[in-house]
Amino acid sequence: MNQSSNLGSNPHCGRIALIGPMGSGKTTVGQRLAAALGRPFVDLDAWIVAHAGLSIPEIFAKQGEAAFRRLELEALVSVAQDDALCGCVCATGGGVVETAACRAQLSRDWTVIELRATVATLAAHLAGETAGRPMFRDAVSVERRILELYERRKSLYDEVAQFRVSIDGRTPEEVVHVIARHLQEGCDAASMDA
Ligand SMILES: Nc1ncnc2c1ncn2[C@@H]1O[C@H](COP(=O)(O)OP(=O)(O)OP(=O)(O)O)[C@@H](O)[C@H]1O
Ligand SMILES: O=C(O)C1=C[C@@H](O)[C@@H](O)[C@H](O)C1
Ligand SMILES: [Mg+2]
Repeated sequence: MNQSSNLGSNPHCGRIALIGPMGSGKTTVGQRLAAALGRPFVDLDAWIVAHAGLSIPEIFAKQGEAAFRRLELEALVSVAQDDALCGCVCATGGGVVETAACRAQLSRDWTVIELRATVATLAAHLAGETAGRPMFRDAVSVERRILELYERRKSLYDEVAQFRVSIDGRTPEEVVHVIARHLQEGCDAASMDA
C-alpha cells in the first residue's frame, strides 16, 4: 500500500510527526506507517542517541534534562531541514511537547498525530521497560508517573495535534490503518477518530 500520491493537497501533509506518551506506540506505529506510505522513517530518540553518542539515560545523567530537551529541538529542526527525510514519518519522544520551540516547529511544518491511550494500556506496554528510564526515576509507581506526566502534558499535546487516535484495543496495524485513512481524506476529517 503506497499512498504517498494522495497526500499532496494539504500543506502540512509533508512531514508527519507522531506524538504521545511513552509506550503509546509512536516508534512501532511510525515504522509501520512509513512502510505503508512508502516514506522514510525517523525516530527522534534514536537520532539523538546516534548524534550524541550517548544513551538517553547517559544524557540525562551527565548533562541533565534541559540539555536533552535542547538536543530534542536540534533533532527536530535537523530532521525538518533534511531533504533526504522529506515527507518522513517521525516518531517523537514522549516529552517533545515540553519545549515551546518544538511545539512551534511541529505546528508550523508538520502534520501532527497524537496517539492516545489509557494509563493501563501505557503501563502494560512499558512493563519491564521503565527501570532505566529517566522519567521514571524516583517514581512512586509506574501508573502514578504516567498519570503525572500525562496531566502535565495533556494540554501541550492538544495544542499541536491535528488528529488524535485512540490506540486502546487496537493493534499497531489497526492504528496505522486509521491514520492512513485520515491522511488519504486530506487531513480534513474530524480531529478524533471514531
Ligand atoms: N497498538 C499496540 N498494541 C500492542 N502493543 C503495542 C502497540 N503499540 C505499541 N506496542 C508495544 O508497546 C511497547 C512500546 O511501544 P513503542 O516503543 O513503539 O512506544 P513509544 O511511544 O515509541 O515509546 P517511547 O516514547 O518510549 O519511545 C512496545 O513493546 C510495542 O511493541
Ligand atoms: O517522556 C519523556 O520525557 C521522554 C520520553 C522518551 O521517548 C525519551 O525521549 C526520553 O526518555 C524522555
Ligand atoms: Mg519511541
